[in-house]
Amino acid sequence: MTFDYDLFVIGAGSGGLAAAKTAASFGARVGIAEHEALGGTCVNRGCIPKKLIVYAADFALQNQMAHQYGWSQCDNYFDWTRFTKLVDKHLDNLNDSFSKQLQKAGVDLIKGYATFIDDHTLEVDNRKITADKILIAVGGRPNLPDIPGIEFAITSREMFHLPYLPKRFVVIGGGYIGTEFASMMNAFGCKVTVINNDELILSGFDDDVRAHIQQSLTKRGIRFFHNSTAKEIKLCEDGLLVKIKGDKQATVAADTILVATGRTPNIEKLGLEKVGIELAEKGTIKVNEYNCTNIDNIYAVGDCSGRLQLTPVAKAEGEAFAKTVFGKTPKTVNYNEVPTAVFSRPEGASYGMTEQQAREKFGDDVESFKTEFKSLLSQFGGSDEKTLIKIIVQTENQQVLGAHMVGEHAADIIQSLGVAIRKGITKQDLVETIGIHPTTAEELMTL
Ligand SMILES: Cc1cc2nc3c(=O)[nH]c(=O)nc-3n(C[C@H](O)[C@H](O)[C@H](O)COP(=O)(O)OP(=O)(O)OC[C@H]3O[C@@H](n4cnc5c(N)ncnc54)[C@H](O)[C@@H]3O)c2cc1C
Ligand SMILES: NC(=O)c1ccc[n+]([C@@H]2O[C@H](COP(=O)([O-])OP(=O)(O)OC[C@H]3O[C@@H](n4cnc5c(N)ncnc54)[C@H](O)[C@@H]3O)[C@@H](O)[C@H]2O)c1
Repeated sequence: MTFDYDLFVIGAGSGGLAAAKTAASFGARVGIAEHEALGGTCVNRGCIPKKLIVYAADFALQNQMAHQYGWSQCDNYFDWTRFTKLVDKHLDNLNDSFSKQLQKAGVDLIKGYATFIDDHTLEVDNRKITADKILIAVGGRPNLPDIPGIEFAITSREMFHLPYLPKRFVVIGGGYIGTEFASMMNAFGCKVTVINNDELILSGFDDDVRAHIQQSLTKRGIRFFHNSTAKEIKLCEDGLLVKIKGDKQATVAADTILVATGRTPNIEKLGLEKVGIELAEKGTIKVNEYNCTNIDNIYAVGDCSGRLQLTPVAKAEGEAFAKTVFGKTPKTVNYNEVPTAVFSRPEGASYGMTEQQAREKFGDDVESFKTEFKSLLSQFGGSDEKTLIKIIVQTENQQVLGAHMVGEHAADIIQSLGVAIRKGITKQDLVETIGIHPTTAEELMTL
C-alpha cells in the first residue's frame, strides 16, 4: 500500500519539530499538523517568554542593589504592557523561522487539528491524510484541580497575557511553574503567596536545594503555606479570596491566582480509542524505550508520553525516534543524564542523583560535600543570601554522582559540569582542576 507520507507528525512543538526535521534529513517524506502557533508550549507559552520575563524582573532586582554599587536613584517604572508586546513580536519572529526551517527541510506543514480515523489515516482540516508511521507529539496543558471557584484562577498560559501586573498574587502549586512565577512577580513588587501541598517546594530536586530556595524566597518576602491547598476561591468586591486548608487555615486576598499543579496530556479529542492506543496509569501515552506505542507504526514523544516534561527531553526523544526508525540507528534517551534548572531568583540547578536517590541506590557508600557562601556580588550588594553548591560522591571510587546548586548562573554552571559528570569524573578531578578567579564556580574545586 502507498501512503501520502512516510511519517506524519501530530504537533509542531519541541518534540514534533525535532522528529520531523530529523526524519526528513534521512530522506523520509514528512508532513506535520499544528493547530496553533509553531514551536508549541516552550516557544509560545513556556520557556522562552518565561525566561524573557525573568530577565525583565532581574532589572528590578539589580535596581534594588544598584545604589550600593554607586548608582544614584534609578528610574524604576516598568511598563508591563509595552514589554509583553515586545515579547509577542519576538515570538512572531520565532514562529516565522520555524516555518522557514520546515520548508527548508522539505516538511509539509498542514494547519489544523489532527484526529485518528484508523492506524494509518488521520483527518486534518477536513482532509484525509495517510502515513506509514504516525508520531504523536501533542504536548500537554495545565491541570485544573477540583477546587470550588477554580474558574477564577488563571494558568501559566494566561500569565503571558495579563493586562497589568497584579498587586496581590497567589500561586497554587510550588513546582517549577509556581516557583518561577512567584519569584518573578515578587521581583516586580507584587505581594506573593504560594500554597503548596508538600513541606517544601520543587519536589524532585535535592532536599537542600528545595529548602535553600524556599528560605531565600521567604526572605525576599514571599509567604508560603506548606502542606496546604486551596479549599475554595470566591469573587468578592475587593478581588478574589482564597480559603486555604492545611497546616494553617487562612483566607488570602488576591488580584490574580495562578494554578500550577502539574500538566495533563492533550489526548482526549485525538481519537486514540479508534486505534486502541494504550495509556499509562497517569493517563499519558504508554511507549517503550524506542518511543513506540502498543500499535507498531504509531509512536509518541514529549510531554504527552509522560517522561520528563522538559524541552530538551522532548527534542531528544523526537531525534531518537527519527534516528531509530528512519536513520536505522537505534537510539534511546537516558533519563538519568538530564540536567534541569528552575529559573527563580535565586536560581537552582541539578544534574544526576540527589542525595536521597544516591543513598537509596548505594546505601552508606555515599558522601555529600556542601558549601554555602556569600558571593562577591551579594557581599558588596549587601544581601545576606548565600550560594549553595553540593556534590554527591560514591565513597568507594570517589565518582561524582550528582551536582546541585542554588545561586547566580547555577543553570549555566551545572550544564557544563554535567558533561564532566556524564564522563565519570571523580571528586579528585574537580579538586585538581584550576578555577577561574573570582567566580562562583571556582568553589566547586574547593569542596
Ligand atoms: C510556563 C512553562 C515554562 C516552561 N519552562 C521550561 C523551561 O524553562 N525549560 C524546559 O526545558 N521546559 C520548560 N517547560 C516545559 C516545556 O515547554 C515542555 O516540556 C515542552 O514544550 C514539551 O514539548 P512537546 O513537543 O512535548 O509539546 P508542546 O511543546 O506542548 O507541543 C505540542 C504541540 O502539539 C499541538 N497539538 C496538540 N494537539 C494537536 C492536534 N490534535 N493536532 C495538531 N496539533 C496539535 C499543540 O498546539 C502544540 O503546539 C515549560 C512549560 C511551561 C508550561
Ligand atoms: N525550568 C523548567 O525547566 C520548567 C519550568 C516550568 C515548567 N517545567 C515543566 O512543566 C511541568 C509542569 O510544571 P508545574 O509547576 O505545573 O508542575 P510540577 O509537577 O513541577 O509541580 C506541581 C506542584 O503542585 C503541587 N500541587 C499539586 N496539586 C496541588 C494542590 N491541589 N494544591 C497545592 N499544591 C498542589 C505539587 O506538590 C507540586 O509541588 C514541570 O514538571 C516541568 O517538567 C519546567
